[in-house]
Formats: sequence, C-alpha cells, structure tokens
Amino acid sequence: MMMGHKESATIGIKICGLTEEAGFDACVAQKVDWVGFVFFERSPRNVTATQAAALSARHKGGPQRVGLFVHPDDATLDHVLNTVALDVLQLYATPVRALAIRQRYGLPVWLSQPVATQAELPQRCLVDRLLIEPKPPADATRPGGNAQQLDWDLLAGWNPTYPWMLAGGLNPQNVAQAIRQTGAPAVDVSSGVESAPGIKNPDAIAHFVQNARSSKFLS
Ligand SMILES: O=C(O)c1ccccc1N[C@@H]1O[C@H](COP(=O)(O)O)[C@@H](O)[C@H]1O
Repeated sequence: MMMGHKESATIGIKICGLTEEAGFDACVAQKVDWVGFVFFERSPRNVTATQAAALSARHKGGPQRVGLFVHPDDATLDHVLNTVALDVLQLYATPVRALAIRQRYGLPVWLSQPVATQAELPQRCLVDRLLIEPKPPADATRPGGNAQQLDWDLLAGWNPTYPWMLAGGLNPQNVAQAIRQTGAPAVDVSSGVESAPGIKNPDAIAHFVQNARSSKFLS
C-alpha cells in the first residue's frame, strides 16, 4: 500500500498549565482549541480557582477552558466550578469516579490513560476523550506534566474510533513528528512551551501551534 499524506489542519491543540497573563494571551492570539488550568497543589502550575477566573476573564470566548484535577473530591470540584466557568474536566481518576463526576456536573470529562505497553492502549472510551500519555517516573511528584515523552512506536497500528489526545514531552521541535507518526487528532503540551516551570513562553506557544498545524499524518 502506498504511504499517503493526510492534512492535519484540524489538529486540536491544548496548552495546559496557564498561570500568568502573557501565556494565556498567547493562547488566545494563536486561537488554540483548549487552555488548561491545573488545580493540583503539588504542580508548579497550580492555580487557585480565583486565579483561573481572573485569567479566564481576560478574554470572552476563544479557547475552551479545561480544568485539570487529580483524584478530586466533590468539595474541590464544587468550589472550583462555583468560582470559574469550565468547559471540560480533565481527570486523573478511576473510570468509575470519572463517570460519576461527569453525571454530577454535566460537563464533558477527559480521562488520563497512562500507557507503557501496547496492551495498555484502551479499546474503548467510557467518557468523552482519553489522554494517552506515558506513565510518570517512579520518583515523580505528579502524574503528568513531567516533560516525559511517550514511546510513539507503541501507537503503531492503533486506530481508535473514539476521541483521544496525545500528551507527554511534546514541544515545538517534536510535535509535527509526533502527529505524523501517531496520527493523533489532538495534542496537549505543558512543559515544552515554558521558559521556567509554570511560566509559559509566548514564542514557544506560537511555534508549537504553527508546527502542529502544518504537520501531515502519514496514512
Ligand atoms: O502540568 C502539570 O503540572 C500536571 C500536573 C498533574 C497532572 C498532570 C499535569 N499535566 C498534564 O500532563 C500533560 C503532559 O505534560 P508535559 O507536556 O509532558 O509537561 C500536560 O499537557 C497536562 O495535561
């Protein structure tokens, strides 16, 4: 079979871990699809609900606002959602808990799916999207946002019919290759577009977006 090129002009782009105005404004200017706010105290990107609301208020419309939570209880979710309007909940949780949260809040839920082997690639998705990312290093203090790249070869021949997103160790230099090699319909980045942990670099965001949008998937 001949190798073809499929345009990936509609690649979905999420920039995660916004903490400050310049980074947020760059995401708006680049018209990314989603911006992520991390509500996890052990992350250098942690924001309070009030901080996220202030950033979000800088621009009406634009990227969807994604709230990232690690095994959140209802009180945490209630507090955040009463303070800042979110469009999507991105969770590190069991599938059962993720479904309960989806039902309670009536918002789309994305679930992290860490993988280390092909056998761990999920055949089905019980929520609205799966984030395929590497397992964190044994000494990691957080389950994601570690600038650790997934072995993209694991995804060879894997063609899920449900929405998914590639995350882990992406940056402006490797995102086009990541899309070409994996066929990811959407990509998520945090560390790879930062000048320091928690501080986004507007130029890196622009390069990431440009390179992602100009990439082509080898079909
Ligand atoms: O970004 C964080 O600090 C974080 C903390 C806890 C869980 C997940 C986190 N980030 C998520 O991980 C991906 C990949 O990060 P990176 O690009 O490798 O740094 C990121 O996009 C977030 O969705």
